[in-house]
Amino acid sequence: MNILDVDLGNRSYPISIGTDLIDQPTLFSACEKATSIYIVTNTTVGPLYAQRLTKTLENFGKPVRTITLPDGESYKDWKNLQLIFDALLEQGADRQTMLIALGGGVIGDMTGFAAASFMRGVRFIQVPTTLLAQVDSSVGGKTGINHPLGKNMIGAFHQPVAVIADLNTLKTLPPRELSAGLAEVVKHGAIADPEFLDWIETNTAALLACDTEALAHAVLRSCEIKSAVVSADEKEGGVRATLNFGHTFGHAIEAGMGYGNWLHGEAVGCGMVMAADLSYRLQFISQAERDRLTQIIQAMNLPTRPPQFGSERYMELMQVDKKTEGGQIRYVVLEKMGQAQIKSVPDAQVLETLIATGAA
Ligand SMILES: NC(=O)c1ccc[n+]([C@@H]2O[C@H](COP(=O)([O-])OP(=O)(O)OC[C@H]3O[C@@H](n4cnc5c(N)ncnc54)[C@H](O)[C@@H]3O)[C@@H](O)[C@H]2O)c1
Ligand SMILES: O=C(O)C(=O)C[C@@H](O)[C@H](O)[C@H](O)COP(=O)(O)O
Ligand SMILES: [Zn+2]
Repeated sequence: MNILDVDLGNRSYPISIGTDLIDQPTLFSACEKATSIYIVTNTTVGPLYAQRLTKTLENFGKPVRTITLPDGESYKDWKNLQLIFDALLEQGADRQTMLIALGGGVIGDMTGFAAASFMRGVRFIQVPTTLLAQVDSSVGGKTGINHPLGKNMIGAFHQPVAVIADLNTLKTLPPRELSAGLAEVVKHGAIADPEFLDWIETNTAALLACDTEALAHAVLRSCEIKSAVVSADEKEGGVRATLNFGHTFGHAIEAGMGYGNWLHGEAVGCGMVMAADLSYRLQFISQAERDRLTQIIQAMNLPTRPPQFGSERYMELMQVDKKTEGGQIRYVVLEKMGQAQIKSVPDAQVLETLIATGAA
């Protein structure tokens, strides 16, 4: 097992990465002080893992209850967030209640937001069960829900007290979801670590075959990269925005296509192809580097051709991006492989990218 720390002063927390971790009560020791424990999960993950986790958590001698939400990105909304509050209030949860997010990024984001706002804040633990959640969404404290007009528009920064990534849970993950998670792994290499990108390229087959050793490295290195960025800039005043590489275009694809039609990782994969093209058009990276990144993404079985809903609609959807300032959309571009920066770009250059990639 590997343990690393997200260094945020008195809100620091450990990320544990290994196999069969959901059976180890010591990793959940933050529950000792809890008055009650609520596992928040969904109709797919609950039947697979909630019973095992409940048994582990019963060691703390507190009531352990489960809240089961419908499964899917289209349920990451107010109505389903309310279901969590309803259950907590009906069953007498209090300020010392511990929430446990058992699932992918949707469950993690919703549980985290519920924890941020229930009684003005309770503690929560992330137990990510998708690759995407293990390499990205469980770390860093971004929580929230979608709005019909934009992705993750309502939310809060609220850090978990622990992240417990059990690699064995990935064995039940559908291949399409594994590929979606690999998009965020590629992102970490592209923005922060060219050697890691080389490693990803060499180990594509092992990653796609769900090889535990390869996945362990991908999760560990991703968490190291993300936790260093989050520790430096928790609330995205600066460098944290580089973790949004591929997301300005990607979030537009998710919202434009209707939440859940393109998986987040698929939209980010395609969004990175578009952002790489923009970086090339701004003369930061070469055509060969752009094409290499596109090939790495394609090799992960991710889409590289954006949906065509017209450049006007893309621009409209990207206007509501959270990085937009004073009406200026800001993009994450690659200065070179392994290094990113945030940039306002003339619309004409963005349109060139939309046309070149086939989005317009
Ligand atoms: N907070 C952040 O920093 C952050 C970072 C990246 C993404 N996100 C958000 O995360 C979400 C995407 O997360 P995701 O890709 O995990 O999607 P998801 O949560 O929808 O999970 C994907 C699918 O896999 C199923 N699943 C989960 N674990 C499983 C398992 N072990 N075995 C079988 N099936 C399993 C889920 O039920 C779901 O159907 C998006 O809403 C995105 O905006 C947030
Ligand atoms: O943690 C971050 O910061 C990220 O940007 C990680 C992204 O992969 C993630 O999709 C995040 O939810 C996007 O944040 P948003 O602020 O653009 O909604
Ligand atoms: Zn993302």
